[in-house]
Amino acid sequence: MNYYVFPRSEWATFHTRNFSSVTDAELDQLRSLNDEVSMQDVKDIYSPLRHLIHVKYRDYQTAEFNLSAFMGEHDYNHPFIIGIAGSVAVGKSTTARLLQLMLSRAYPDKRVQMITTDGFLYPNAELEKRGILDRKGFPESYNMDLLIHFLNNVKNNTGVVRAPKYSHQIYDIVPGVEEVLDHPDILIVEGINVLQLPTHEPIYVSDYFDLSIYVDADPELIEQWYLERFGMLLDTAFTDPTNYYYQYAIGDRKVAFDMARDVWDKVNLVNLNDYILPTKNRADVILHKTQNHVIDQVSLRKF
Ligand SMILES: Nc1ncnc2c1ncn2[C@@H]1O[C@H](COP(=O)(O)OP(=O)(O)O)[C@@H](O)[C@H]1O
Ligand SMILES: CC(C)(COP(=O)(O)O)[C@@H](O)C(=O)NCCC(=O)O
Repeated sequence: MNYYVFPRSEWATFHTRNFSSVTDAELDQLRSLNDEVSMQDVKDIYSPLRHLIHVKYRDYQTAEFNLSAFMGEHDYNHPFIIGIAGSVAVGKSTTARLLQLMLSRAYPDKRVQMITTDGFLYPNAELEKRGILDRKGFPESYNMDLLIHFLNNVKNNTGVVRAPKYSHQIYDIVPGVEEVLDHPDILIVEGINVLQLPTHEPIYVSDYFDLSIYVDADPELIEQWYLERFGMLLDTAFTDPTNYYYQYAIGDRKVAFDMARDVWDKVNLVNLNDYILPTKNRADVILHKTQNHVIDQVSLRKF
């Protein structure tokens, strides 16, 4: 009820009016840096989305300036934060990387950085201690308090901010490695939990967002993408005994895929239905994907 819903053909016309389209040279560069995404999607979907972000970013800067003037202060430089939510394996990080690239191109003098909330998962040892190793990705598997404090520090622009780093290869937090954010002007925060309501904390993660995007698709398609990504993980894992999937990679492929299907059914699909999908209608923009990740519809929140 509270969304404008645009078919792809209509959404695709929205950038041409007052913002230049991506050039062929720019497309070539994007293609080499993010070859998963179809260039037709860049033209039809992501260009208008970049334009929308431009409009929102401009409004945000004006509002920040006006509020500072009201308080008689000069410090109005807080980063603009974009949240990207959706299922495991729906393509959040691919979308986030593409937007980071496009926004860096649009604003060469701005720092556009990106972070994934995977880094705020408790390490496996802690999940095991809590008896929730099979609940990785569910709300209780994240250190939400740390995530909120992290966002608060970034938003207040207090200095260099650090976050733990997660690796799909070792299936755990990487010991001793940190993500470093250094005064971003625009920050993209990507993760399955970014639009969830808190269980204990008085503040939502989304309180820090100036724009939120939900990547949506039929769960059967997402399962297919999850299994394709799993196949790619296996292909790289068999040369690396430290890889979490090494034993699966050197073993029978059917056994490995049966295991992955089981994890999808019992963990990621349950998480999608119970905790991720219910957050869809809190997003400002919903990108709906069909076969081969093609976006067929974009919804824009009215109010
Ligand atoms: N636009 C796209 N076109 C083609 N493949 C994509 C696209 N977006 C994501 N993928 C593929 O789908 C899988 C899941 O994407 P990923 O970005 O890792 O998802 P998430 O961050 O939501 O878990 C990956 O194998 C990725 O290469
Ligand atoms: C680390 C994750 C919770 C987050 O997923 P992402 O959005 O990065 O794909 C997920 O990839 C995961 O590990 N889920 C637990 C079940 C599993 O797929 O092994």
